[in-house]
Amino acid sequence: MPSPLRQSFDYLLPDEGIRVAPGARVRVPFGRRELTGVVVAVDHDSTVSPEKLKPLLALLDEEPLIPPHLLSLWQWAAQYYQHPIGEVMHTLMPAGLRSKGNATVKRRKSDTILPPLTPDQPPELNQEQRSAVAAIDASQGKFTCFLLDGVTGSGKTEVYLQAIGRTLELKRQALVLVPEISLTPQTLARFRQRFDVPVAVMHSGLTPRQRLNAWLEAAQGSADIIIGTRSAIFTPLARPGLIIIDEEHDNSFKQQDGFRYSARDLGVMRARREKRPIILGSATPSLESLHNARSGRYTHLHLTMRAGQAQMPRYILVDTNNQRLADGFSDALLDGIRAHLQRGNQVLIFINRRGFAPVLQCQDCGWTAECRHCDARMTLHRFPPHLRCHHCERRDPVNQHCPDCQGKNLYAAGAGTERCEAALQQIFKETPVIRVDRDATRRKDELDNLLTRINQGDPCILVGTQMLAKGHHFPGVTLVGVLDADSGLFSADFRGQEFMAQLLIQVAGRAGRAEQAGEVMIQTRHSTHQNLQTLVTQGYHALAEQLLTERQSVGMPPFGHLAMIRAEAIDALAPARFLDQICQSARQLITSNGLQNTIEVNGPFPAPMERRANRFRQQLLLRSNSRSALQHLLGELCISLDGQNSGRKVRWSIDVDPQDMI
Ligand SMILES: Nc1ncnc2c1ncn2[C@@H]1O[C@H](COP(=O)(O)OP(=O)(O)OP(=O)(O)O)[C@@H](O)[C@H]1O
Ligand SMILES: [Zn+2]
Repeated sequence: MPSPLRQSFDYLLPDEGIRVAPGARVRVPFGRRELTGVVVAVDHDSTVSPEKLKPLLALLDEEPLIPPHLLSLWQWAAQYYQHPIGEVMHTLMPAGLRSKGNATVKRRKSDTILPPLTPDQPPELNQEQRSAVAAIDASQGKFTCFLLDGVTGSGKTEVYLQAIGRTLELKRQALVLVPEISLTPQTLARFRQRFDVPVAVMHSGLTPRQRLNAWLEAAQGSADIIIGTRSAIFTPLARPGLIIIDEEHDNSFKQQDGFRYSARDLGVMRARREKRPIILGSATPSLESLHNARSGRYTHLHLTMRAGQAQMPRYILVDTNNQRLADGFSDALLDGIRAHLQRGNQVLIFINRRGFAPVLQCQDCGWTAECRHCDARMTLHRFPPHLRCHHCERRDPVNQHCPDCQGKNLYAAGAGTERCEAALQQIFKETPVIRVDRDATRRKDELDNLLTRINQGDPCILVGTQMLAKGHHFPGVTLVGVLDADSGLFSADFRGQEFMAQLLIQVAGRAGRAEQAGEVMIQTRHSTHQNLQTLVTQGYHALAEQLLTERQSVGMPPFGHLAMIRAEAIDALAPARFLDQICQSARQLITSNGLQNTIEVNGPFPAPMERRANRFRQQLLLRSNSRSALQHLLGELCISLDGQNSGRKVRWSIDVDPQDMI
């Protein structure tokens, strides 16, 4: 039932003769209302006394709408992520099926199923690709989790395609998950060009009707390939065959609010239940997946060379200490850009900050423009001029003078994408500068238009955020410039170093993907930083090994397991008060279960950004080397959390296996 309670509800079958299958929808009385629910089990016993049980009103599906494997996955996920099962089902079910809607596909003009394109010719695989495909082929029809660990541009997609080819021959379906920002027509085209089969697409931008159609096409088997973002992992498949999670390290596979599941982890769980292979692919695998591969739980497949004639790029660290930078650019980087453009190539400048400048400051008294609702600075934007908070989206007009000292010397400090774009256009007047960030791609087709323009191949400079850094294949780009690697080096998050390394390698991986060799210039004030050195001289895996050793010594994931309880309220003191109570309950439960040496409780402490969107935020961190002990505790804790009355003023949530600690 769509209810926040962590339970299922019992109803009587209207008459003994009716067969009701788990996974079917039913109409039931609920309080004074009538609601749609999903049958999770049919049983002869109930803890509710017979005279209190109410009968079902109607059976909506003859056949289960949710196949048994998937239903049990949904239930498992609700329990593991400590989210009420009814809300989980409500979230996962297409809107059209949440009430009485019929489970039939209705076609409209803008449909989600895409007709095949003119087929392309598959390239001949290299030796490493061939053995990867052969290993996956040998596992068709049974569960194996493959970690396809292939350097950028090594042709992982080609391995996916050939593995899918075999799945289709076996008349089974393939489910492909990609990170949110990579679900572009370019990505889709690669799948549609290869196979003459219907492809269904699932992402958050669909209308409810499109979503329902895609869901049913997958469920009924009329789509052979389903490509989607995170939530597509819950789509029923009539003939499950293969699951692929591309860029498995990507953060967008973890839902960050509400039902906080990891689509990657559930993908592995699902493949196991359905007895089918799953491929996790990445050039920069998460430490979790590397650990699983090292310990033999996953089969490790390696692609160590770039596909075709392409070579790995060369790294150059540009130390910007004691250098004067012009709008963020060193002379060395500008010379590099000039040289690559002169050879007729394209250049990509990566800067992970939107807007014109991150700080508007008064030169006289040091005042800076801050958000009234967050512990954060306002970002200066130029087009049109305004100040914007990137945490709560608040907008203010740009101050003409300092509100503190009335001084007129306000200046923009630091650089964002808009400033880089303007500066580069000023210096390289003849060359188009193309900015790709969330502001430049607000309209649906804008990103696709920009990508198409870039791939026409004329010399140009791309300036972009991580939107440009991942997954794209830009054959014309030979130089990647990273404007500032330092913010990632000193993050408060325990995963900060891992994220920094993944992002740098991914963005670097856009250089030199065709015949011409690539270069990567990284500006930093810390060129001797040990992790940065390891990364550029020995590569991602060497750094990952070091980070794993560090994680092991402090019992952090993937060796220890975490759960974060977050609380926020308008009242500054309420969240800590609330979490103090939770902390006490947790300690009592730990003692009564004899888990004193198994589970640690840390906090409550303020979130790294304590105030956001006018709410104060605190967090409590639970850590254990035993996943099952932690699970057990969380289950019991939830019951007491549900009963806390200060919970009404305070919004709280549990995040199992949190990805970021912010
Ligand atoms: N065996 C091959 N021979 C020639 N070209 C190939 C081969 N395999 C793949 N390619 C080509 O190499 C390019 C890079 O491949 P692809 O995009 O699949 O790499 P990737 O490993 O997915 O990269 P990334 O992780 O950086 O996104 C593509 O243009 C692809 O068509
Ligand atoms: Zn704000």
